[in-house]
Parts: sequence; structure tokens; C-alpha cells
Amino acid sequence: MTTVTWTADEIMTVTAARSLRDRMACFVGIGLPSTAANVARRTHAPGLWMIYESGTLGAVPDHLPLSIGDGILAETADTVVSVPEVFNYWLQPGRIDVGFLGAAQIDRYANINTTVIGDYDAPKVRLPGAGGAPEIAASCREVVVIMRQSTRAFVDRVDFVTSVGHGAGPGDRERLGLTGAGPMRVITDLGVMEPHPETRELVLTGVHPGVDVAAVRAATGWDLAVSEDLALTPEPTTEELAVLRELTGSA
Ligand SMILES: CC(=O)SCCNC(=O)CCNC(=O)[C@H](O)C(C)(C)COP(=O)(O)OP(=O)(O)OC[C@H]1O[C@@H](n2cnc3c(N)ncnc32)[C@H](O)[C@@H]1OP(=O)(O)O
Ligand SMILES: O=C(O)/C=C/CC(=O)O
Repeated sequence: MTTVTWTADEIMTVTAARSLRDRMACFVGIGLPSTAANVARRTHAPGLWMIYESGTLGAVPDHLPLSIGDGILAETADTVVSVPEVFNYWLQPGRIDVGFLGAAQIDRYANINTTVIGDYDAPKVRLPGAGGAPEIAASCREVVVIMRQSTRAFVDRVDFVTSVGHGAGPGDRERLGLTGAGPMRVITDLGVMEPHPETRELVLTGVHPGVDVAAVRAATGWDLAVSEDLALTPEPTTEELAVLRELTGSA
């Protein structure tokens, strides 16, 4: 029997890809989300309708776009619309099923920071910023987050709320007028977290093969709750790995 070997980053990306279903409309963030969305489209979800913020609807890039301005998106899209149309017509009225985002920091309520580490006026690290992420987090029907797990990234309270997840708990999204369900899954190199239906706090609902719950808790900056029905992530298939490695040039 052939043993398939894979890295922690690879199982993270493949697991995130699997969270997308065929024919979904997916607002794709640049970086890890874009890699995972393109893996999904080339494997189990050929009809995934990928939307990038530059106004490219239905892009089918033959390589990973370097940015939302990469020509391959406009060249391969079903159509290209203006940025106001992406936000005002497609996103805000709830026409997009899933927003797929990355983050530098996330907290127990899945609030996202991509703005600054440390004090806003005297930052330790200045991050890429908000871009369209706050609107994506507000209005997509649901949000999936992909990021590597460590205590520097998984913090009790984010240094800056760039994109609201579940705010300070139940009812906050409704109070703020955010129409989408918010982050429903956070996928990392260690496992999968989902918001508790009542408290909205992230709960560990799955671990990747070979990962201890204790290791996930140790990489989290709050007392992470663990589901009683903890799932074990299925390993990446050879097809998923081949597609991922071809896309990232690591084949
Ligand atoms: C639709 C849209 O895409 S809108 C665009 C909005 N912007 C985003 O969505 C960005 C989302 N992505 C992020 O925030 C990412 O985590 C990034 C861009 C900050 C970093 O991603 P990567 O390029 O994978 O780099 P990496 O995680 O190695 O971090 C690079 C550096 O950023 C800094 N950094 C990143 N995360 C942290 C953190 N949590 N705490 C402190 N420093 C950090 C560090 O200086 C780090 O370098 P180091 O690891 O040597 O210390
Ligand atoms: O400005 C934004 O929202 C996103 C930028 C990401 C990119 O330039 O690819």
C-alpha cells in the first residue's frame, strides 16, 4: 500500500477546500483562501463560482493569482463588474454564499484582525489592512476562515477588530445590523473550530490526524472548549495533494 505523506499546511488547505460545495458563490480572499478555493474548484467543486474583489465574477484562473489585480482573473471570468457593483449588488444584498478569509489574529468570538499588532498609533506590526474583508464578513451568508494556529494568532481579544465575527457574543451581529451568519468554521493547521450555537464562542470540533487536543489548546490564547463529538479530519487524497502541489509549485 502506498503511504500518502502531507504537511500540516497541506491538510489545512485541503480541509478548507472541502468546506466549499460545488456551485456555491464564494468571495475569495487573497492568500491561503485563494489557494484553498482553487483546490476546491479543481477537485470536488468544479462549478464553484469564485468572485474576487476586483470585480471578476466566475474567474477560472489557470494559476494562483498574485493579487486581486492579477490579469488572469479578468481574462478568465464570466464577466467583470465595477467594485461598487461587487459590494452593493452582489455582496450586501446576500447574493454570495460564502466569504473565505485569512487573518493575522482571531479571538474566541472569531473577530478578525488584519490591521495592526499592538497599539494602533504605535504598532508592533502593521498588517495589510482591511480591504474588503469587513464587508465580506458582514454580508456573505457565511464565512470560513483559514489561518495557522498559534498563541500569537489565536488570542483572547484581538488587538484591533478589522472584521466583526460574533462580536462579544450572542445577538451582537444582529445588533450591529450584520446580515450574514458570520464565521461558521475556522480551519487551521491543527484542526477545525466552529462557533457554539448558543454562546457563539469557538469550539474545537475537529483535529487533524496526529494532532493532540492538548496541542491545539496550547496553541490557543484562551481556554478553548472541545466538542464531545470531536471529528478526525480525513487525510488528503493523492488527487487533492497533486492539485495543491501543482498550484503552489511544490509538485
Ligand atoms: C478579500 C481580501 O483579501 S481583503 C484583504 C484583507 N487582508 C487580508 O485578508 C489579509 C489576511 N491575511 C493576513 O492577515 C495574513 O496573516 C498576513 C498577510 C498578515 C500574513 O500572512 P503570511 O504572508 O502568510 O505571513 P506570515 O504568517 O508568515 O507572517 C508574516 C509576518 O507578519 C507578521 N505577523 C503575522 N501575523 C502576526 C501575528 N499574529 N502577530 C504578530 N505578527 C504577525 C510577522 O511580522 C510575520 O513575520 P514572522 O513570522 O517572521 O514574525
Ligand atoms: O484591497 C483589498 O481589499 C484586497 C487586496 C488584496 C490584493 O491586492 O490582492
